[in-house]
Amino acid sequence: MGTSWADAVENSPTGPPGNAGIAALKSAYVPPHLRNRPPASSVAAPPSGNDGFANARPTGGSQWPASRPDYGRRGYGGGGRGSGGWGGRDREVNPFGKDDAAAADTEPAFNEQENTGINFDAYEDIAVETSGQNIPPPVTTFAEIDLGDALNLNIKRCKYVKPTPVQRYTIPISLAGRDLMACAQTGSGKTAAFCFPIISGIMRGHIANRPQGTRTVFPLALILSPTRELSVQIHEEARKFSYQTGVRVVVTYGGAPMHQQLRELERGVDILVATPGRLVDLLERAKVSLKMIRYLALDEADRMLDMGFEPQIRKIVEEADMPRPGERQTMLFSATFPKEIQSFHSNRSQVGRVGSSTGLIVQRVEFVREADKRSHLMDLLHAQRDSGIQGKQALTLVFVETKKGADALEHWLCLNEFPATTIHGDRTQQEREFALRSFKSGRTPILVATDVAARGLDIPHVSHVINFDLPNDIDDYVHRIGRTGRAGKSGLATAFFNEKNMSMAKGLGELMKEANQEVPEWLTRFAGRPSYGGAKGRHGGGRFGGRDFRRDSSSNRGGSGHDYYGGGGGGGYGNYGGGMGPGVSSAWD
Ligand SMILES: Nc1ncnc2c1ncn2[C@@H]1O[C@H](COP(=O)(O)OP(=O)(O)OP(=O)(O)O)[C@@H](O)[C@H]1O
Repeated sequence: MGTSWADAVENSPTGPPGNAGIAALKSAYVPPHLRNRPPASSVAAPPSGNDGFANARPTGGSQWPASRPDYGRRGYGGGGRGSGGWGGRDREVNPFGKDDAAAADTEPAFNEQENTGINFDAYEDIAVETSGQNIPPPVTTFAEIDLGDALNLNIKRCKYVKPTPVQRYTIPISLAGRDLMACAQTGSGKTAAFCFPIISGIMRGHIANRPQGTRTVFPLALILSPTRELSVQIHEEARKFSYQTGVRVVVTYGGAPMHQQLRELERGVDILVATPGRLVDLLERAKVSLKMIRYLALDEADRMLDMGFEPQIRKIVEEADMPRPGERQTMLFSATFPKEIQSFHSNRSQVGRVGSSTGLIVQRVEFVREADKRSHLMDLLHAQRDSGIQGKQALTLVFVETKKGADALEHWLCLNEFPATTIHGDRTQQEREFALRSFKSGRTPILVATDVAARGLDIPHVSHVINFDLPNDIDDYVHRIGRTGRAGKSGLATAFFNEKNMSMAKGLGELMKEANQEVPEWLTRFAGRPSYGGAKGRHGGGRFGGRDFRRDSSSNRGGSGHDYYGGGGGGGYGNYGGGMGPGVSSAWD
């Protein structure tokens, strides 16, 4: 296992409080090129459990009066191979930990709780459009939605006061059994929006008995996400939402030992959260069957439908034994849906417009030459430190283009006494998880990352996202800056722009304008140059939100989309809704 600043801090008994801690740890710092060598001495045990974060998770049984209306009914009590639910031998770990005890004492009503950022109500202003026929109306409170007692209790435990817009619109649609494609801003609560209906549906559903006596497992719902860390996070969230509902959630992803994940699966699984590669592996080994899938959710759906994931998604959706569209519910969620996907689905549906990057993020773009980037970064970090933000453990996420670049920058930052760690594809999964944990805890308040950390990660207290290297795709920019300004909290995003990024000028300017940000005059000038007007990404440009391509008659309807899902069936899609009746084939499939 490699060691980095983060690892050293993680294993340090005292952590890095102040300069003394930093000085003490300096000798433990190992430059990136020396990592991944066999450790000279024993190091702390790796994180245990499927998600690698189990060490931090408190254990112990529930202190809640159990409210498990479904426990014991068919399909939940078995716990044996091939079945789901919590078995008699398993004790469900309380994912709320200590908070649960405190919450249990008070049992606050929805309106007395708080999990609202300072600008949570800003979401109320977002214009929401839905399309499709006979769409169930949105709700304004969780109490209006019949999610079931056990799930409602968990929503309270999560301290969610009221549903966010994406939840208000999509949950009733999903509960009505309809497929949907939902586009909503980063940090606006999409995870709960697809988890709640799935959990509730499984709790109440009349689901046929799953095959017994086989080592293959038969999950009822599948949630796919593009990165390991995001799958781990969705798993953690889903475990909270499904606590004491009888619904069992398991995660499986690459880079972690297969046998541990298999053991978890064999204990029973209702909802399987997975990255596509590992799932394909499990399907090929016949460890998992998708025959019983009733719900399929794709988080970061535009990324999942991207060329990079095409072979795996095709295998999972088309070539495995998953029920056909109409026999299962399909949900696509993301903050961005580029032109191609919109166009492909446009023949039978309309996607309404949704604000794209959130107004909660202050966006700044600065012209910085390549050679000046490090000193400019140093200025920003010093300013933060001086203004006391670092002292309060505010976190800074720095995006770079390459893995080598990430290591080099981390090395340089550490040499300059800025505790930093990295997350990128060349690090082992264990190192990635250590790094993320160290960052989240504030022990290493600077994380240098490639795009592997761009999507979905919900890290509280990230106050500043710095695009040290801008991406080439405006959608990627939207996701990257969305690591701050989440759940109603404000954030800051700074981008270093230079002549290498000219193709981004127009898209960036438009995006900033749309979000009422101050666009520097020089950026507008660059954007005006015909040769730099592109801002094209790998999808050929166009964000869901910035422009509704389905309403653009010139768009290439039904053109170059991903038609390997079976010909683009019909049904209404909405941004926060849309949808189609059960039995109608999904446009996505
Ligand atoms: N109804 C709610 N009330 C308060 N907080 C909420 C509510 N729903 C979700 N949250 C919180 O908002 C944060 C962001 O949610 P989530 O990670 O699901 O966002 P997202 O829309 O999936 O973002 P991204 O596009 O970056 O993936 C989480 O910390 C979550 O716990």
